[in-house]
Amino acid sequence: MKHARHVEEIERVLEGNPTGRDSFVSASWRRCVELYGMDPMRADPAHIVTEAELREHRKQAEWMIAAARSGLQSLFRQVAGQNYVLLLTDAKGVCVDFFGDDLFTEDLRSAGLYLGSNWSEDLAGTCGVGACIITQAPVTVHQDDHFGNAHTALSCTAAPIFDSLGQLAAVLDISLLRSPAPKTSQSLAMSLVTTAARRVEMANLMAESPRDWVLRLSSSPEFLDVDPEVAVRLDGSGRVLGYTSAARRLFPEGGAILGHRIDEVLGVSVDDLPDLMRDRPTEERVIETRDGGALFGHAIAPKAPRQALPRMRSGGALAGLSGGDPAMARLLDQAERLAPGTVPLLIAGETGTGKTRLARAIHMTSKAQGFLSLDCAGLSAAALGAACQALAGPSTLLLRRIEDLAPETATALAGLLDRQPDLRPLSTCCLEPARVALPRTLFHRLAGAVLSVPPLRMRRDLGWLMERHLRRHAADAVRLSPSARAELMARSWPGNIRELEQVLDVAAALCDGPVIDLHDLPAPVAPSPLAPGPLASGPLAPPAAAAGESLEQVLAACEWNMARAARRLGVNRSTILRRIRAAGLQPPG
Ligand SMILES: Nc1ncnc2c1ncn2[C@@H]1O[C@H](COP(=O)(O)OP(=O)(O)OP(=O)(O)O)[C@@H](O)[C@H]1O
Repeated sequence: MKHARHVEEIERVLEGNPTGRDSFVSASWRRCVELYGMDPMRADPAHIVTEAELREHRKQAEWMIAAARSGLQSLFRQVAGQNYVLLLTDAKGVCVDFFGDDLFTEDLRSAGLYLGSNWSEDLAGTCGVGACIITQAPVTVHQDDHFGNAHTALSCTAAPIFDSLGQLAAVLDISLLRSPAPKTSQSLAMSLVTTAARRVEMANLMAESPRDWVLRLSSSPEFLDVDPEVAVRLDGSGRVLGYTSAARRLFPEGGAILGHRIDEVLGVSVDDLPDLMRDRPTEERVIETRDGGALFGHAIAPKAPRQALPRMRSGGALAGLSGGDPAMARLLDQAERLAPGTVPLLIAGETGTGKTRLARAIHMTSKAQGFLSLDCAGLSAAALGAACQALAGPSTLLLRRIEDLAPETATALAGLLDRQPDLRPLSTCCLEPARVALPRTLFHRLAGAVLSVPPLRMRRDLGWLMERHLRRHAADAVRLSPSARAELMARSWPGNIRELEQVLDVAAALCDGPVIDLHDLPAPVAPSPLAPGPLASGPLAPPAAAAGESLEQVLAACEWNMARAARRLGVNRSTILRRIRAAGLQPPG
């Protein structure tokens, strides 16, 4: 009787008469008859794939099963004892993971609620998983919403799980063998399954993103850090590399999300992310949305990549100069091999990169006993000769800033090196070696090999350098807050390690407690582009500075990005906003 009424209702739907069913159910019934040629009277057994096929489906979905497992376990614990069964299917509808009560194994198996069952709509008819795959949205297919007679006792609530590129990856289904008649009895199941699917997407995105910024968002400050609603993975320029499906609501409907900059849809850019880290007060982490609303943000900074590095053959002075930066590791390996010989070395690099420190470490690793360090600026031929007379036996002569050597001192130096063959010159320069204006005869007496020290902005061990400096130089175990650390990691450091040390020393002196916070950091200071000296030209020069530019020019150069403009002018964001208002400036277009 019940079956006959079900078949009649299907017929009415096929004739185009509404029967009060959800529209996705009616649409699915029509497909079952018109597209798949199914008969609702037939009670076809569940479709179970072969063991070999199941192995293949599980292999394909391995990463999703791993990401979903703990979410499924905790969901199953929540519904334990209420006869629910949980299925995780792949995007084709094949059940690849399963949680059910062992007491009902046989019942569940015969109802198709088991590993390997295929719940795609074209095989199983209207069902939770199948409808979820077609609509790509959470659905409840309750009792006689099901098309086939075999399933009309079941109630299935299913939610889609998307991968971080927005593709359907899996379906999470929670089903009951027997349920109360009203469909609304499944509202709790719907809420549980959508929450679990969101958490699986979140776990998957986080696992994929150790090298990128992740911005997590929530409409409630209380849940921001523990159970956010949305997450996006961003590259260094703020472009979206991945997202959880709830992020779609931030972007224009139907438009692409991947590759778009986050500041197109939210009042936040990649430069603001340090301000949104967990150590900042939640109520300050407010972000404006496109529609004038607000969300709370939690930014998670990228972790430094791990790389296989050349191994230093010995420890000592050289090994202590790097915390795992690959370019430094290669440089130190070369330095270690060259140190014991007598080849003169020219050490090139921007100011403050550690050329002098490297030269001293090379000397300490060499066989030379005597050591003399001279600044070339203002060095006379007479002073050079007098200083070197004091050296006896194999000695290192460190000539700092060789580009500043006066021509007559250069001539005297060439003669001196000929007369004192035990002297091994180590020279430093802030210019590209090819731009150093020295007589050719002297150049080749100084530059037997060139060692190039990388600028700090190119080094990957910046975090290590910061921590080591604080450990060694700051009192009372001072440490950086995560946002202060992220802010320093994002700076360009034109003054290199020297500038870094000074910033940390100032911050350590200014901070009140044991933690250096964002507001304790001195703003970056850059020399005027007009400042004299080798830095203003030459390929080793750091990026140009902002000195002398008007607020409007700086804003234009920073594409009206407040955080970047603030950093460039050495003030905070609120100062920039205040100045913009005071000057009546408006962003273009
Ligand atoms: N590898 C390093 N680890 C830690 N600190 C370093 C390292 N290299 C340099 N420093 C520190 O950075 C500061 C600048 O280093 P150094 O004087 O060697 O730079 P430089 O390149 O010779 O600078 P300049 O060319 O301006 O004379 C010093 O205080 C030094 O102790």
